[in-house]
Amino acid sequence: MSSPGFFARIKLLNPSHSVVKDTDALRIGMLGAANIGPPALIGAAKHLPSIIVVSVAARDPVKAKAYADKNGIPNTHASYDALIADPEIDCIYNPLPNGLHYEWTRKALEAGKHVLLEKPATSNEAQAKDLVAFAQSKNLVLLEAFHFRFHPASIKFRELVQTHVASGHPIQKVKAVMAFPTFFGLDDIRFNYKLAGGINMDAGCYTINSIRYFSGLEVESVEAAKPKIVAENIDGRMEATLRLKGGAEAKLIASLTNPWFSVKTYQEIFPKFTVETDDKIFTFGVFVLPAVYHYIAVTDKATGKTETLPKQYDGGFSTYKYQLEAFVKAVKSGNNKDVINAIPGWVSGEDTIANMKVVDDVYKKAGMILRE
Ligand SMILES: NC(=O)C1=CN([C@@H]2O[C@H](COP(=O)(O)OP(=O)(O)OC[C@H]3O[C@@H](n4cnc5c(N)ncnc54)[C@H](OP(=O)(O)O)[C@@H]3O)[C@@H](O)[C@H]2O)C=CC1
Ligand SMILES: O=C1OC[C@@H](O)[C@H](O)[C@H]1O
Repeated sequence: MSSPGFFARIKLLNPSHSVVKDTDALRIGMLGAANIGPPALIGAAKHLPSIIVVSVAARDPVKAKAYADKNGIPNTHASYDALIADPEIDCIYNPLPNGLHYEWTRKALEAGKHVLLEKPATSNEAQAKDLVAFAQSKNLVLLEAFHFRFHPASIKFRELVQTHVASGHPIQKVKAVMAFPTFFGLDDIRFNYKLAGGINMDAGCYTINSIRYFSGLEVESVEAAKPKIVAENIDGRMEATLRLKGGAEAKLIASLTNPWFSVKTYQEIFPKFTVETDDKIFTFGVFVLPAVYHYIAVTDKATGKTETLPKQYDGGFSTYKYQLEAFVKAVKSGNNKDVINAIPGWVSGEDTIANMKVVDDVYKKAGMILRE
């Protein structure tokens, strides 16, 4: 398949035209006129014949209508409740602020809808356990949107690391960095404690998930956690050290408050993931947004030589397109575990719970209160 260039890949995030839809395409509705909706759902669905974004609900119906018109969504609902209750809708996309993930996902599951749920799944581990068990009891698909995992570059990187580990080179160190300058004001949902904000929830949940996913190792304990407090109970930057099962050390840096005028800010500006064994260092540059740009490199520690792998853009599609494709496959399978377990990158319920546990443990170690 051809590999489109940078601008073509950006265009593919939300193409102007949609493919022709299947007659039995899934019908999905959106809770909230969210900023992330166009790339994460609306644009992704335009590539897929098997799913149609049929409606959006917002707290203000006028806002919902304007969002629907702008994004080519045929219907709106007057409230989140009305959207969830609509029998013509099969699944729900929940991109509400973190603190509303649990409540509205539970309501959607109660109504028998499958849910694609934005990260982090819930405010804390206890809520995640309840939600996952509830989805399982209803035989419904619940997918936490760790979109980066579904991209061919992520799949390749994980395979590369795991193959090397399996050949007798256990992981010694891991590091995940997702540290941006101050893109959002302190009035953003990301810094609102009542909405379960905090950087450990936002970029932090990605770093934790990537550590667990690429290493294939669960977290034994959180050894240290250093927050930069930017508002009451709100971390704007978090650095943490984790001990993984088997003894490897993992470090994470998550930030959305790096100063614009600082060299360090630009050293950290591209998300970066590294894995070190006795003999090699594996690097995955821009691991969170590999469709925009990425690089995968392997350095031999003895010789210092670095080999860079060919780019893995495939058709140039976004992480969100691959994620939505996986979600549709899971729903269409009737939540069949054999089908789901064979989907590369799939985020299982157990995975979601384990991730929220580490998020909680980082807050505890940092001496901060959990999100509610
Ligand atoms: N997968 C990814 O790449 C990304 C994921 N995210 C995740 O998606 C979620 C939403 O992020 P983003 O789109 O940036 O958020 P927005 O600021 O766009 O907010 C999303 C929606 O939340 C609704 N909302 C409901 N109650 C409140 C409230 N009390 N205060 C503010 N908003 C409220 C609004 O809905 P209404 O329209 O009804 O008013 C708004 O449209 C987060 O969980 C975030 O972590 C965010 C960015 C990237
Ligand atoms: O992908 C992302 O990057 C920036 C974050 O603030 C956002 O919530 C996250 O999902």
